Amino acid sequence: MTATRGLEGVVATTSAVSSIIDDMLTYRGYNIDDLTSYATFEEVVYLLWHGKLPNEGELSEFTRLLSENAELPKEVVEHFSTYPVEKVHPMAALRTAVSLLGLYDEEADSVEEEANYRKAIRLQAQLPTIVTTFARIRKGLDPIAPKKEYGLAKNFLYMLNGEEPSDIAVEAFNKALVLHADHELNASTFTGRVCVATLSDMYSGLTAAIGALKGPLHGGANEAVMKMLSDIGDVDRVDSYIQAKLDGKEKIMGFGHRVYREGDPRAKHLREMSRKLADVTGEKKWYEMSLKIENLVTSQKDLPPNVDFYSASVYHSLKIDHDLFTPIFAVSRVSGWIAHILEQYSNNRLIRPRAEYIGPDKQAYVSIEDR
Ligand SMILES: CC(=O)SCCNC(=O)CCNC(=O)[C@H](O)C(C)(C)COP(=O)(O)OP(=O)(O)OC[C@H]1O[C@@H](n2cnc3c(N)ncnc32)[C@H](O)[C@@H]1OP(=O)(O)O
Ligand SMILES: O=C([O-])CC(=O)C(=O)O
Repeated sequence: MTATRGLEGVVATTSAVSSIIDDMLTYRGYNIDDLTSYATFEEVVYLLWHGKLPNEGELSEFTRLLSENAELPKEVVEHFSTYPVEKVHPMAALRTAVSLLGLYDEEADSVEEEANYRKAIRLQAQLPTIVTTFARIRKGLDPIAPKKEYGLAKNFLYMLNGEEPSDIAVEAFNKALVLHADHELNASTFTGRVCVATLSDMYSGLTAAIGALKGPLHGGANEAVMKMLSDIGDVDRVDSYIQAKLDGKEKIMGFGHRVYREGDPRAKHLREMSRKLADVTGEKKWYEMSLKIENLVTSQKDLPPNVDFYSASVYHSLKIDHDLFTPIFAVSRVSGWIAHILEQYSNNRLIRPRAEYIGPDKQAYVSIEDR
């Protein structure tokens, strides 16, 4: 038995949810370039869960279900007030709240197909409310209830800030949600699938997935990119800062990918959105710094930007707190996690690989007084 470090190149399951072939990303066979240009996030969630795009009636029923299920049990909201909010990262709050939600769902432990679909709707609807509610409570502000007539992207920004967002903000946020929705067998999705393959419940699978997304080598990279941009602070400082990192063989956050070789096809959409928002806000330095970093890193190393790189300046331009960037990733990715969890249940087999043992051998037991 020989181990493959980080399971690189190992094909661990079949899946019909999304594919990455020759650097092209598709959801259920639809190129993300088309979905990003034309689809709402709700259409994409429906596509991921049902395997087909909804017609008008199906979409309006689906949207109605999502907006009717967005409210949180009052116990979950009250729980936020008990957190040491100034120390709690919103990703930890989200992970805890999703686990807590399971305590108040009578269907939590059922793995029956229809109950799982009802939970899927509730969870997709409630994650945006968790993130925006926590974001307000930690600032001493009252939570804002979602508006039934708003789509998910608009509602998120509305619940966060309490004012109607601009059309360009909604467009940018919707595109970001579409682009983050699914990504084959990434670390958090794999984690969620491993968990439910024991026939554990959906809340456990999603709590595990959120934990995996939180790390800076995965979803946590978007916040780390913003920290890097803030540390650099000015376009003139990009060269010296990045060069020092490259010379010191340090990682540049938002670059590189386990699967893509030529580049992440999502990055160009976020780059363009970052440029547009910079024009609208007039605060161009975040986009300009990002562009300069990209040029420098790609000219010196064969490392194109990934999805996390330009999402940072996009969310910053939307005036979103930096530690909410990764929770926003989860608000979108929960759609993909659920699609994979449902697929796992529908054709389940326990996931249990082997380890190549490299520890000591043939040890003689020594009694405690002789050690
Ligand atoms: C949504 C997402 O999860 S997208 C990924 C988000 N994560 C990041 O942006 C963090 C920065 N990037 C990385 O750490 C990596 O590129 C990962 C984690 C995404 C992929 O990692 P792996 O496939 O395991 O590649 P690994 O870390 O082994 O890197 C291979 C080589 O490229 C280098 N490299 C990879 N990424 C970077 C980077 N961002 N900056 C500088 N060098 C890098 C490594 O140092 C290594 O070089 P070496 O062979 O000379 O030692
Ligand atoms: O696929 C991966 O390894 C990480 C990634 O880009 C994602 O989850 O969107």
